[in-house]
Amino acid sequence: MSAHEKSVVIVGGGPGGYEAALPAAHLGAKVTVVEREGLGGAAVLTDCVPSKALIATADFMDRFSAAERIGVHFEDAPSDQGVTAHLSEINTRIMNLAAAQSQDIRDKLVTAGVEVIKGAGHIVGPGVVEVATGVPSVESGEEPAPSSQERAGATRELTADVILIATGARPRVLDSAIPDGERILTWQQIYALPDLPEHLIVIGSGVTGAELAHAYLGLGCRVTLVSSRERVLPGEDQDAATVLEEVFRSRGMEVLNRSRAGGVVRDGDSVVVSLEDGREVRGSHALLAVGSIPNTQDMGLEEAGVTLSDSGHIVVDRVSRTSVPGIYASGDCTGVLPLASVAAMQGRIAIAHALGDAVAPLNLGRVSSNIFTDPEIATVGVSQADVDSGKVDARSVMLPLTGNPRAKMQNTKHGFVKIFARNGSDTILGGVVVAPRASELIFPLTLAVANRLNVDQFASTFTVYPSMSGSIAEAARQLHTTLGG
Ligand SMILES: Cc1cc2nc3c(=O)[nH]c(=O)nc-3n(C[C@H](O)[C@H](O)[C@H](O)COP(=O)(O)OP(=O)(O)OC[C@H]3O[C@@H](n4cnc5c(N)ncnc54)[C@H](O)[C@@H]3O)c2cc1C
Ligand SMILES: NC(=O)c1ccc[n+]([C@@H]2O[C@H](COP(=O)([O-])OP(=O)(O)OC[C@H]3O[C@@H](n4cnc5c(N)ncnc54)[C@H](O)[C@@H]3O)[C@@H](O)[C@H]2O)c1
Repeated sequence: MSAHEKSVVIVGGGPGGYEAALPAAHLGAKVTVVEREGLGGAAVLTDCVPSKALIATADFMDRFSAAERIGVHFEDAPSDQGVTAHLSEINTRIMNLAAAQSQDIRDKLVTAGVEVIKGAGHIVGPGVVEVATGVPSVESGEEPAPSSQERAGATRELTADVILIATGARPRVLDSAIPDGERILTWQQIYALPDLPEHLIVIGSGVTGAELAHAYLGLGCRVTLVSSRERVLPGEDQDAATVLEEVFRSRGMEVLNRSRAGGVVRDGDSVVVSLEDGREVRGSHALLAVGSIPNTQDMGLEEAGVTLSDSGHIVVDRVSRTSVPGIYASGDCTGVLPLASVAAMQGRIAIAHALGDAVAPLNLGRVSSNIFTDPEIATVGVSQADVDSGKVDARSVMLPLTGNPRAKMQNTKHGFVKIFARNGSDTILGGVVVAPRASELIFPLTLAVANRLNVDQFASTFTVYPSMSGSIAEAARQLHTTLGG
């Protein structure tokens, strides 16, 4: 059967789903996307896009206070420059931006000939998806409400040669800290806040917690970060995490290390976070950032024979196949690496494999990612932990940015570049950039990793003077092996 004769049903319209629908339609398949909330998924509507827009606003505000450090003053302005965040205005802008992006995605899919059905998908068996079209939605405005025929209980059965599950994940909450949407919040509820919290307690110092703690601090909020581990960002490069924690503290954030939250309760207009060691932290709001749960329950997956891991994630191989032929899965519901870029790549790989197009299995060694704090932390390829544990035979050079002329001009005080090169071949295997706009600076290293460039090829490439990328080339130069060295 050629791709033209195949039908594809995708359950979930986030990056793991919609990014797969486009190549599937391009290859000529009949494609249907089933989405219960809104196209773009949590990535666009509540997680990635809104948080990055909030951080962009906070970074913008931060530039006003940074201005006086390079001799720029606002005449007659108070010492804090009088810059104030109007949170409801900021939130409205962010939600409009997310809704517009969701609409753009919908338009793109419809133009490509993809059918979009609003509803919740349930796997009846290989090749059959039942859609409950009368599902209530928490998201509004992006798609037409179900028609009178699509009232609660209405269903539609779809048959498909290929099913792709891309149902994402949702915030994990603690039994002892139930979000109320007012003062005890998940990261998906913060955009309904009318005013800036007086004192926000962020629980969890993974990427989500660190980014949102940074955002609210930048907006002018008092922030306490409750970190259960030795240091913030436990899963990241420890040199980078140390820099960020120092910056957080120097800007007035209270970071509580080795502090595990046991629960959160409301007390009038306050919240009280009790730590497992008996201490209490009182604030005006608490934000739970303690990880995610995959959306894989009660949708017929196990009954259809799809293997789930103990954590509830769908087990997939490197071409996104599940344990059932014809059923593929992509994105956060697989737990492979919860990034929008990886979700999209897994979805595209699934389609290429299912429809007989050329396919290269997923290679996590080439994934670049970024933590949108100030400084940003961008990484690609192997990590320091891989090298330290002996998993990878490599050496590294770490170069602080304090010596970089562009950094001095821009008053950049914190950050470094680090490159890992394989011993013997000198191939660049990975890197870390801690700098403003590290998300942009990581690209040359990503290109080097993807194309197996060695340190000499990298170092002999021209960089602009003065530029931050000059430090990346300099780090590569320092990794040059001298004759006999
Ligand atoms: C706060 C935060 C910030 C982030 N920032 C970034 C970032 O900057 N860069 C980055 O790369 N990643 C970021 N991520 C990670 C990124 O958001 C996820 O990796 C990405 O959303 C995964 O895409 P997905 O398609 O798997 O799932 P989602 O985006 O969660 O989409 C899944 C969709 O499936 C729908 N669905 C679920 N069940 C059903 C069903 N039964 N029937 C129909 N539809 C269903 C849901 O409604 C949802 O719309 C961030 C995550 C968080 C929490
Ligand atoms: N910029 C980005 O690309 C971006 C942004 C956000 C999330 N993400 C993706 O999502 C993934 C998950 O990140 P995350 O931060 O949402 O989850 P996470 O699971 O990585 O971090 C949650 C943290 O909360 C801590 N924790 C759990 N229970 C706690 C408690 N009771 N008290 C205090 N701390 C507690 C955990 O130890 C952990 O460090 C990331 O690894 C990344 O792949 C990416």
